[in-house]
Amino acid sequence: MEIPQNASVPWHGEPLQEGHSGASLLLRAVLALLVASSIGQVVYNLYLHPLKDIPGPLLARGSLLWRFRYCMGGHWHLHIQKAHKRYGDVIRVSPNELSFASAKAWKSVYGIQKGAPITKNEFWDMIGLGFDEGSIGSERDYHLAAQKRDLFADAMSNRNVAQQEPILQAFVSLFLDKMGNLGDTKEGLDMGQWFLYFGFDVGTKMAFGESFECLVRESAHEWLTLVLPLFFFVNIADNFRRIPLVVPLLKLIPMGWLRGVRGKIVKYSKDQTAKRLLRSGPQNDFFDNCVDKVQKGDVSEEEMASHLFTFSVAAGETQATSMTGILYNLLANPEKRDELQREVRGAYKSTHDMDVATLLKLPYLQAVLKEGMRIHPAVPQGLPRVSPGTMIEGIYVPEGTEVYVSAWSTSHDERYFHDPYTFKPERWIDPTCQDVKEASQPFGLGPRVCPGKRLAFAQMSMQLAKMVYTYDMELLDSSRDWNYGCKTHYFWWMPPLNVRFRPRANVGA
Ligand code: HEM
Repeated sequence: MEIPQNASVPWHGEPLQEGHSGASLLLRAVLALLVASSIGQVVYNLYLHPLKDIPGPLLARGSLLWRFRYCMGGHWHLHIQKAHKRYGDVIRVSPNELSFASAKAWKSVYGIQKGAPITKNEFWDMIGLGFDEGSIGSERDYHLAAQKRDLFADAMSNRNVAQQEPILQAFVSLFLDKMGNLGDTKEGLDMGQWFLYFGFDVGTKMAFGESFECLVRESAHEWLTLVLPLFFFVNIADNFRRIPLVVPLLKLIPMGWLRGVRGKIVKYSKDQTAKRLLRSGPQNDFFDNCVDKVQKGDVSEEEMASHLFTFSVAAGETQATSMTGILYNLLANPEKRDELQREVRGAYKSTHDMDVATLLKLPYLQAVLKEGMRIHPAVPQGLPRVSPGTMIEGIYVPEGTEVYVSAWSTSHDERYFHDPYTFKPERWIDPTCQDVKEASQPFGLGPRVCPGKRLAFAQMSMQLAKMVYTYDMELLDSSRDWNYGCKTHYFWWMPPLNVRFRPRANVGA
């Protein structure tokens, strides 16, 4: 068909072209404005910003691009470490964000401050998953956080850790049975998974009295499949929250999957809260005191659900990833494994003789745990805080600046640890060793230090000692390069760690 010369073709006619050019003029104007303001922002960040004199990669000082480029690849901790090596102990990671990498900075950033405190920042709202009340982990207000920690002080005490020992013993026995029954094969067992099962089973049982039962079912509880991937999105959101214009836009994007996951997690936490509230009287779990306060009306149910969510994550994940890193390093260094075997097998006649009190006194066992967590800290990037406008490490850090210590950088720094990439438990017990041990802080430090630290040492000591006592463990070839495959998106994303378990020939129990 022939189109007449002056017919109006919708995509080619005069009237539409006029409209199009009007719109395109507007678009161009908006684009020009955006470009001009971005350039203006970059110039400001580089030459006028209060942090302009702090070194760092050019892209990081001027924009968010350095952060965006490297943060999502899984090796963020290594990029930050490299930048520290090049630019020094304090670097600008993005225009309004400082990373510190000296041993002393741990106290300066996280310790008790004289003036206005350095508190948790907005990042922790995401970790709190949008409950209406902040939890022991997500509360940002300094004084409220202290009150919320007090609710669980008794549960986290030495006395309560000792009271929970029978629960721990029962779960370790079940775990060992599984290793024995399933682990003596060519493929062995993926210990990253099994430590997660153990960590979450024992964590949930101790926290609110109901175990996930992953060990019994030999598979993950739905919670794990929902919560752990969520932290990948937290990592993405942590980038985008820095662009004020994008935040309201993001809320418009229909993210059904994400909302569904969040909804399920919140519902689970609330259901467990309701169930736990029905069990009144001492239950010997973390929530005895909190339940009492809810019943007296001092604490809301929403707050209790928010605590319950935090404990469900905090008590399992960090413990599991720490144990995976510890076991890898131990088995990749057979002479260290043998040394630990000698200590543990020499100290007890049977696994039934082992208790937390004596295990905590075995020097080599404790050194193995500390060295494993130095090389493979559960949270390798910084634990973010916000400056109230204060001096940190001799620098005035303006109010609103994000600050943290990069854990990986300090615990792998040659100035603090000789041979930092070598697994040497001896450095923790040798009185002549000059290493600066305070540079490794896998549990954090100060008022927000991990309250589960004692419990974590108790659990890891019992679990590792009984494994070493009962089995001859072998790292399978497929897992030799495990270290290089580990990535971080706030928490670790680890490749399989396949280990074969053979019963020790002359086991005594
Ligand atoms: C090896 C095991 C563990 C490691 C490496 C670890 C590490 C950490 C780290 C690095 C923090 C953040 C501290 C901060 O922001 O300054 C933390 C917080 C926390 N951990 Fe642990 N943790 C472990 C086990 C546990 C256990 C077993 C529990 C529960 C009993 C627990 C409960 C918590 C809670 C509730 C918080 C939040 C504290 C607050 O914000 O005030 N953790 N942990």
